[in-house]
Amino acid sequence: MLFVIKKLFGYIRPYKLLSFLFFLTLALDLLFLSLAPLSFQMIIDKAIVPKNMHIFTVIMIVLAISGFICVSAGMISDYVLAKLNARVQNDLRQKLFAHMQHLPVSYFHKTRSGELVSSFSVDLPVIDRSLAILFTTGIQSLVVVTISTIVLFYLEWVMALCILVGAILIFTGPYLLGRRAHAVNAAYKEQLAAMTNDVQENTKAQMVIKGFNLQDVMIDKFNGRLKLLMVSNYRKNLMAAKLERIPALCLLLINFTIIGFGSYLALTGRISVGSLVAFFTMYTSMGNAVFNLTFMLPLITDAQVSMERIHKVLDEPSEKVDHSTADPLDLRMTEVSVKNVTFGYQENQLSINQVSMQIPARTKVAIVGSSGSGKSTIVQLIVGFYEPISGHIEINGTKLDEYNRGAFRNHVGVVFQDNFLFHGTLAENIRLGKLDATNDELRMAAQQAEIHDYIMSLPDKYETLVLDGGSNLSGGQRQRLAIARAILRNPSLLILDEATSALDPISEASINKTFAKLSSDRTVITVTHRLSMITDMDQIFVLEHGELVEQGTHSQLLQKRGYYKRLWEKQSVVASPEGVMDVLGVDVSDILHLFHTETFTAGQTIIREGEAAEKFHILARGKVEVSQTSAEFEEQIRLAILEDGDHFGETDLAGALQTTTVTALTSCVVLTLPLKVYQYITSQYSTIGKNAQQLIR
Ligand SMILES: Nc1ncnc2c1ncn2[C@@H]1O[C@H](COP(=O)(O)OP(=O)(O)OP(=O)(O)O)[C@@H](O)[C@H]1O
Repeated sequence: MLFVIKKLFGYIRPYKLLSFLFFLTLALDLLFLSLAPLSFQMIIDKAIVPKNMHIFTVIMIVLAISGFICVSAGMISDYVLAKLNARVQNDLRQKLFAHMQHLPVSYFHKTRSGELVSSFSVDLPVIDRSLAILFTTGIQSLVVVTISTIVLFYLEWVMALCILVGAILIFTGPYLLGRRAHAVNAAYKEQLAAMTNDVQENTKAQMVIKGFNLQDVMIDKFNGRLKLLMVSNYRKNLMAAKLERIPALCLLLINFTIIGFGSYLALTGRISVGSLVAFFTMYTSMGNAVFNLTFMLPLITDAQVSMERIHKVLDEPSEKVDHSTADPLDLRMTEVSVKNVTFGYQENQLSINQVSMQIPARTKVAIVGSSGSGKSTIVQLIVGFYEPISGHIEINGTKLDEYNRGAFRNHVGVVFQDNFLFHGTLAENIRLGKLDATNDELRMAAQQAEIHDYIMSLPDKYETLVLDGGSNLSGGQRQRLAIARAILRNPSLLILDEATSALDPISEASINKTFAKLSSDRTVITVTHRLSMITDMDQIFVLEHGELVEQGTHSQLLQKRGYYKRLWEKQSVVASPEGVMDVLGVDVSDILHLFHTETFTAGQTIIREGEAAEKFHILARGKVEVSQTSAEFEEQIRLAILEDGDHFGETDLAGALQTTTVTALTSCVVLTLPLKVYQYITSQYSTIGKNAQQLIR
């Protein structure tokens, strides 16, 4: 009980004037309520028995004035308390929400979202109710009980002593039940939070549920949850009833004793009739007050559990690290060093093991590796979502934890695989990247992310409303919006974690061109599975089982003939032309045959660093029709390449062809060809030419 009262007073402390006004008006109100029963003694003993009309009139006038003051004070106290309570609720909501924003990502991974939602929807309203009731009925009852006890002792101390003993008995029962009541209440709230979470999860998972026809399974599962909730609800209600029933029984016993004993004292002439009536009236009002107090016991337990739950969240350490010793980040330069970093989400289970990476400013690097190898984890460590167990991350030579996280992240643009869109307009969602962006900046970012045309085709254009988490947009559109958001930010460190995974290969290659352009004056870290998109990276880091197994440029890695090369070969159709045929049923055998891919050893690439972006961005799609013989075709390509002597020598032909890749998807074929090869083909073969022109446009 003390815990609850202390907290409630703590909540109203910032509002000193309102609190003072409240307690003043409440005191006036209470004074009248507590002392009014005494007027019976006065009226009976001083007016009715001596038949004194004058005293009777005076008493009635005093009563009327006091009553008016009391009612007015009561009304003012209601108004002030309503205001106080609204402010306290607002403060707690603000504080809880603001604290949530600064909790580390790890907290949200270990806590079910329903827990937090129920803090707002269940626990805060309980505090609201407890403040409203404890500060009115609670204080009122307590004051009435205290004043009544004093007056009762003044009127007849023997009877008053009986009442006091009874009152102590009334509160003993609930006190003894206190711990059990607390546990039962906490268990109920946990179940309630779990149910909230289940409903939340269920609404998000409707597509999967309906797609897999899991409705009945979900209903059964939810019924299981409801059974647990029902049991704890029953226990909570039973406990609340016990907490109310035990004092009520005690009160009945005291009533019986007082009536009998009081009447006996009046009968034997030891007290006056007026005193007896005043005593009973006083006692009745005290009895009501005691009853009210006992009625409040379940509420106090409830409030204590809710307060503990809320303060448990508030006491969680926030991620903010603001040593402020580091110089502010240079907007245009971000160098990232991962130094011997080891990290695990759980103890004894490392996700990253002794990884070191040096990423100079204004370079573009890729992190690749099989699923679960730790790529996203490295990125999350770089943005400071988690702290390494050992080793550290440095930004421009200063340890990451010496920077203010917020200040650092202001210079970072991140695009994740799943990018959350908020309820609001498309413009609002993009603008989150830079809150003060102009409409022109917004449009340019959307254009670069290739979502502008789509947005303009919508009736409400940039004002189109994004529904729950972006459910009215396709995965690719959501990803483009997230890309626009990151581009708008103009960050010095751009992190792309499977940022284009939801796009078709044509769009992906096209957006990668945008990223390539953007990367000229910033550091770009790309996490991807699609190796064909990162051949021109300055550096590629290859992870496997949380360890850095290889690093280098695409060509260096191919020459190493290690893990990266195996990954490359698995993805590259050049290594397996038949694979494309099988998967697609698209006739690409002619062109693959013409390229004589089997004659070039893998790894004989001639991509020169820095030039790659210009030369290898050509795309063609669809069925390729080739009418020439292979010898003629190869000769034409040879000539075309020779013409561009600066870039390709004759001996490079093999490499040029080797770097030709075909990426297979279920619906199309994408060819990434050397520029001159492409130019030749497009001039000679209309089908490719037409498709490619469309794509480039
Ligand atoms: N929040 C988390 N809690 C516990 N373990 C995690 C968490 N996130 C990732 N892991 C584990 O850490 C390891 C590395 O995961 P990570 O997501 O970094 O891999 P990845 O290489 O990015 O995989 P993918 O390519 O499939 O996205 C995995 O074994 C994964 O199960």
